Amino acid sequence: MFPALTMGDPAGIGPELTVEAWHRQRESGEGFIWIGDPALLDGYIPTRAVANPQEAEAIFVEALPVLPLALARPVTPGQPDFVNGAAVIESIALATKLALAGAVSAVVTNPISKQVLKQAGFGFPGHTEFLADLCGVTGQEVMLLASPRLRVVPVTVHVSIRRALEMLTAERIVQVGQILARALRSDFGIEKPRLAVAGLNPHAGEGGLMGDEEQDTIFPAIEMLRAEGIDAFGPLPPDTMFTEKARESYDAALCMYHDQALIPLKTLDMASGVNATLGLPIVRTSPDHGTAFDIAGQGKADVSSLLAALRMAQEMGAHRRAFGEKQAK
Ligand SMILES: NC(=O)c1ccc[n+]([C@@H]2O[C@H](COP(=O)([O-])OP(=O)(O)OC[C@H]3O[C@@H](n4cnc5c(N)ncnc54)[C@H](O)[C@@H]3O)[C@@H](O)[C@H]2O)c1
Ligand SMILES: N[C@H](C(=O)O)[C@H](O)COP(=O)(O)O
Repeated sequence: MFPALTMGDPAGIGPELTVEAWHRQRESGEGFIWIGDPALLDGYIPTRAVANPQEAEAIFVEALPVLPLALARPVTPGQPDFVNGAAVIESIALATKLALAGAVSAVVTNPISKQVLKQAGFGFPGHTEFLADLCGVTGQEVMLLASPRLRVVPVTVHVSIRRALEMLTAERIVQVGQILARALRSDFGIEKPRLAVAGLNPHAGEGGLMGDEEQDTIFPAIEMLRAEGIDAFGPLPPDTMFTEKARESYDAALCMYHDQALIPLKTLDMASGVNATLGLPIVRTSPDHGTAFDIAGQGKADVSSLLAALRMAQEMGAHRRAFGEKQAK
């Protein structure tokens, strides 16, 4: 069974990444079905509309299987148009519906623009929150960024730093830590996951000299996680917990805010990093980058992260099935 690849913002690099991914994956046999407007790919690769995902595997070598949608307006690469937002959203919704129905193995999403979708009336910060809503698990969604050398999870996500500090509670840290530990066991085959928990302040607060969040919020959360048998430790000084040596001591880093997690991940492994949404009843991955409007249509986009996302979706699915079978015994 193939994953469904969504269209993403049609003015971004998603279409050209899709073209390159089809060429690459034809050889490996790890195909996908694309949900988008075939006109975007006309002249680049052969496409074939299918009535349902089951038809995709038989034709993937000859043509990209497509569940067709129609864009409202023609597209100029690099020039996003919120009028096309409805089709972008529909592509995600249909992929999720098919994954929930077991008709596709996973949802892999091409990048969207949060700003453009906001203009189109989209009521969510991005895919992560939208997918949780579609799956009926709002509040359970956790954003993981994973690469061969590092896995990171921000406890607070698409909010301002000021708002992040207000949202940082021991309860939320515990909830995210529980979801992360569970996913590392079920979707990544890590039987006893080790979670390194970042401090918030410089030097992890230096014993309260530079802030008390570590003592009042983060350390109590670590204690609660450990009391449940989850191997969490910290709070660690954020500036030294991502060194090569430090990374050997843990399976994932639990960070306090978006960029505390994403800067080290994208600095280390932008080309092979993958964004995966934990806490969903379906597997969802995405490249770790955005729409790259500044290079769209110029043949400069690197397809590596999308290929890594397609690969990770299949790997996560295989681990989840094996974990479920083991649990059932
Ligand atoms: N998962 C997602 O859908 C996702 C992730 C991040 C950002 N975004 C959205 O993308 C839009 C642009 O965000 P941004 O500019 O902060 O980040 P970006 O990742 O789109 O671009 C940052 C820089 O990296 C380059 N870049 C990105 N991907 C590349 C690739 N595959 N190959 C070569 N170069 C690449 C871009 O050219 C740009 O210079 C925003 O609207 C944001 O909301 C979406
Ligand atoms: N925060 C991620 C990043 O910067 O790469 C990305 O924006 C996640 O967005 P989605 O929730 O749309 O996957």
